[in-house]
Amino acid sequence: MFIVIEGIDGAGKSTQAKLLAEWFEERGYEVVLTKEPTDTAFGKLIRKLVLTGGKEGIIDGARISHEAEALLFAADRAEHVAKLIKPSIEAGKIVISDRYFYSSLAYQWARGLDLEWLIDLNRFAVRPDLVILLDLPVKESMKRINGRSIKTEFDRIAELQKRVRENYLKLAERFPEMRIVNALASVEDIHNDIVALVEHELSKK
Ligand SMILES: Nc1ncnc2c1ncn2[C@@H]1O[C@H](COP(=O)(O)OP(=O)(O)OP(=O)(O)O)[C@@H](O)[C@H]1O
Ligand SMILES: Cc1cn([C@H]2C[C@H](O)[C@@H](COP(=O)(O)O)O2)c(=O)[nH]c1=O
Repeated sequence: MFIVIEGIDGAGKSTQAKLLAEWFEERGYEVVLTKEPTDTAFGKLIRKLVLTGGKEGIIDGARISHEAEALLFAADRAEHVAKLIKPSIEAGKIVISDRYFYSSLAYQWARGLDLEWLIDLNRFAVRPDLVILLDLPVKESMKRINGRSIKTEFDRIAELQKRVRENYLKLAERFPEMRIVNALASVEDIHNDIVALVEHELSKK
């Protein structure tokens, strides 16, 4: 089974991915807990060229294009799918990924790229059985990640996150594997909501 956790920055994805992995392990399943961007060479390149704080997106003094960003995320994902996700699913393991191609659709669309182009670019990516969308108002996510961003970037980031949140909610109408979970609740209540969705999915297997 392949499960993805999605949501805006600070929505609680890594917290819930870890709890879900433990839930499966306690029940005897072999679990692969992974994330995007990955820790491979492509992931490191993304962190260096796209996600680096004050010098965000700079190569030789010029910001890289949003198309180049989308292609880097897709290249990282292609390696992720081929080397880890597909082999693990085929070996009967539970794969839990903190972010996947839905992040590219929500974020790179929010940066002005064409949604259909992004969907085509990511068509190689095997579809998960279940995508948990942790939905959280931006005000709350900003509180949770406040310490991480420098003050001058704060408003710009909040504006982007608002567009990303709206995009995720639109994507949930288009992709039937996406399920919305209220991420304003306590860590424990969110975990219980996710487990209910997972148990429903397991009952179909
Ligand atoms: N339900 C919750 N209520 C309050 N705080 C939470 C909740 N879930 C997570 N947090 C806290 O919010 C912060 C962000 O959580 P976490 O790292 O899990 O989010 P994330 O979605 O993985 O973030 P990012 O996308 O930026 O990596 C952490 O300090 C975490 O302890
Ligand atoms: C996979 C993916 C990620 N992003 C963005 C979303 C976040 O702002 C960062 C990753 O940060 P995290 O703390 O490691 O979650 O990257 C993106 O824009 N497009 C993508 O495909």
